[in-house]
Amino acid sequence: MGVKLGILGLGTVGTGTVQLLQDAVGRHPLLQEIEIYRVGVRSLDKPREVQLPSAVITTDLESIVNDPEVDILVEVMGGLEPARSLILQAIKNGKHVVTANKAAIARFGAEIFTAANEAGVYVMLEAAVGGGIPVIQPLKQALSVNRIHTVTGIVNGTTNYILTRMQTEGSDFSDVLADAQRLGYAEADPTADVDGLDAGDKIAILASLAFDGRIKLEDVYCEGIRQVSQTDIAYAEKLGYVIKLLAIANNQANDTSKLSVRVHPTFVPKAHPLASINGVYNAILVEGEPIGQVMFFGPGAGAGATASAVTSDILSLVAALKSNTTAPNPLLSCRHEEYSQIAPISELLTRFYARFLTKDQAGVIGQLGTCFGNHGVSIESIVQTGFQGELAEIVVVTHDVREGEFRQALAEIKSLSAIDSIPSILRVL
Ligand SMILES: NC(=O)C1=CN([C@@H]2O[C@H](COP(=O)(O)OP(=O)(O)OC[C@H]3O[C@@H](n4cnc5c(N)ncnc54)[C@H](OP(=O)(O)O)[C@@H]3O)[C@@H](O)[C@H]2O)C=CC1
Ligand SMILES: N[C@@H](CC=O)C(=O)O
Ligand code: NA
Repeated sequence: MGVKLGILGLGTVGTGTVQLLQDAVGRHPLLQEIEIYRVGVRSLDKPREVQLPSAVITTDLESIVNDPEVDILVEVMGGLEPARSLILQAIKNGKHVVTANKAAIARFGAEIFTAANEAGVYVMLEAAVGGGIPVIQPLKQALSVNRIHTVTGIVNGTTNYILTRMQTEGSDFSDVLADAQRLGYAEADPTADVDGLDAGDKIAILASLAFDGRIKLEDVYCEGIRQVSQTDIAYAEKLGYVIKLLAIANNQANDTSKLSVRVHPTFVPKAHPLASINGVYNAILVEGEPIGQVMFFGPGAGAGATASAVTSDILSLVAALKSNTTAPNPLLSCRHEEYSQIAPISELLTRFYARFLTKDQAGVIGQLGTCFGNHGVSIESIVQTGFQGELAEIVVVTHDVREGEFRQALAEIKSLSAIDSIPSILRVL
């Protein structure tokens, strides 16, 4: 007897998944045992790129999660509600779940995984982080014997695509965003991509797996790429860096009982392995003991790549359903229940790049140095290379400093009469 799927959503990811399942020859033989039994959409009239019997497609999503014939629910509709309620209802009905929905998992993961453990079903989410890159399963299985201390990722395809084209072609932010939307990379509301929120959801999920504790999303610091300008891209290039939106989770340097979990555009040294990850590609660098460094690289968004991850999760569940055991597999289920302690961003120890526009007068660099010195901020380099109209442009790169102290120094600097503005402040890896 085949395994019956109920699929919620037939957009970019749903269509890619159906295409993959309908083209099973030459792939894993278990795929041929899967039946696309029901598919839920919003509109029946929309033209579709896949052919399915009309009786399979419905707008009644509740009827899918309540259908006793459905073995596995595949949630690829996105959004918070009704996705959350439908997932919970499917779990209550004893169905395993595959989801690509990082937004729902990052917010409702505790509720969803608790319900799944109680019901004895699995919730699989490989597609939720890094699109097609296998990273969830390695963290849950192959890497789980390591003590991980840092996860650093480029985990949003849309912003990496935008930054890459801004850097290589000097393109305009809004034109490139439109291309990312056309290519199916961006979220329904691309604000989630551009403002770092999608990457925030993803690093919360990665941190919970890597550090074995639940993460409250409100503790994740998120900054997006809106403020990244062509001027900063040019300075980064001159100084030997590229700008990447990084999602980072690590043990806090000065208090290892706490984690630092954050997303922000970052100056990445050109020699760093993440500096060469371009376009829609994602990469996740995991560092731990005893493995050292391991990096996962691949397409982070798009129909085919994400369908690969969704379908591999379906396959794992088909295999679990076919095994004759009812005992839960601890490598598939979620095992942590405690919340990790997250340090506020003010406690972060990092280097900074800051760009100042100042009056063109003698002694400004000295005044900046004095303010930084007053707050224990040590400067790695300070250069005045150009002008913006009448104003001199001064660029500072610091050594490692506690963010709170750096911000105090900036507050003092802002009060100097010679300072016009501080157009950019970016962290340096
Ligand atoms: N696109 C990507 O590259 C990736 C996406 N994801 C995640 O996958 C999920 C799906 O994304 P994507 O495929 O891009 O989204 P799309 O917007 O392309 O597709 C969403 C699908 O869900 C259906 N749908 C949405 N809301 C409802 C509703 N209330 N009732 C009925 N049907 C509904 C839509 O129906 P209709 O077609 O009728 O409008 C559509 O078929 C999201 O959680 C996203 O974050 C994860 C990794 C990569
Ligand atoms: N919008 C997301 C899609 C994949 O998760 C991205 O751009 O990475
Ligand atoms: Na993945």
